[in-house]
Amino acid sequence: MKEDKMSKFAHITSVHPCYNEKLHHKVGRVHLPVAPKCNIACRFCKRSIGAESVCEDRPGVSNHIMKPSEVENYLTDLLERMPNIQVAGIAGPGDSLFNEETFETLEILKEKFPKMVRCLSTNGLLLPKYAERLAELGIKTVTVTVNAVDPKIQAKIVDWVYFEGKIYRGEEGAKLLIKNQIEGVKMLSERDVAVKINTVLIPEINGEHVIDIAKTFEKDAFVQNIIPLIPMYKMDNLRRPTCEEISNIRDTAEEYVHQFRACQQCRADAAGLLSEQKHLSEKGKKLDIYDLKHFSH
Ligand SMILES: C[S@@+](CC[C@H](N)C(=O)[O-])C[C@H]1O[C@@H](n2cnc3c(N)ncnc32)[C@H](O)[C@@H]1O
Ligand code: SF4
Ligand code: SF4
Repeated sequence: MKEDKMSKFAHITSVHPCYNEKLHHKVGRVHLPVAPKCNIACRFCKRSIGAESVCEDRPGVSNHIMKPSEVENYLTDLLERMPNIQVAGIAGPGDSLFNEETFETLEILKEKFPKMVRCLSTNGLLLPKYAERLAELGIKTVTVTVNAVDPKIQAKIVDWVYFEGKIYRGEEGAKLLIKNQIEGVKMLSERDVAVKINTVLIPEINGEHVIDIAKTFEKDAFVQNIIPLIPMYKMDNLRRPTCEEISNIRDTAEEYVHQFRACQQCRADAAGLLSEQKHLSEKGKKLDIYDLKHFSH
């Protein structure tokens, strides 16, 4: 099964550095930080925007929120300086699908930069609503973060879920999130979109459960990316997994889903080769920061 998927998605592994570690020194990617709001509250996630974020190298961090109208000039300028960039993705800093700006940006990319591989990452809550639209927009790769498939465990990771005008807390919210993640990933897979499952390994909470996640997505995910918890925010008292723990869990999960082992846990405004560490703020680029009151938490 894994080998079948490898040949099915050869067009992705030949160009995307996050699906092929061998491309880290050759093909660059850029994250466009156009999506500030989030519709769920992960206990480990703290978004940081602006000057205070300059030295932080982790997901959820961006020097600016970019407007879709700024994307064309930004990318044109960036590609002149970094012609190796072939992948443009939206990784928040909030949830891509919860921000209309994501879709505006994908339209701009499709029209103005048609050769660029377009991708995004999401918690998956809105995937059943948008999977079809993403496929129509020519999205070939989507990352879905799934940290548990058991509502009891998920409820320890996510405080609340905002869906169709209502807030759901605890196991009720967790159940809804998991249901939509599973359904959404299946819909993407049926549309030949290569799905990467991101799983944050939190040893005390989902350490023994990560294999169940791999089993759940054996059929519909192309690859799984198990990443270590960066202890912070409401999980700053928990420990980061050891390299040995991560490696052992990846080896076991590999039985079910191919494992990506070289994630750099990039910022929402990262740009360049994965073997470099660069982001917007290093380019002296000035973009407008707009209304950060949109942030949910
Ligand atoms: C900031 S999110 C943005 C995209 C989308 N909202 C999502 O969750 O996939 C990007 C990735 O960073 C991960 N992340 C955020 N905070 C983290 C932390 N403290 N430790 C490890 N991973 C973290 C998320 O789980 C997700 O896989
Ligand atoms: S879904 Fe993504 S952006 Fe939202 S709280 Fe969780 S990690 Fe942060
Ligand atoms: S965060 Fe990981 S998967 Fe995303 S661009 Fe960086 S290396 Fe690739």
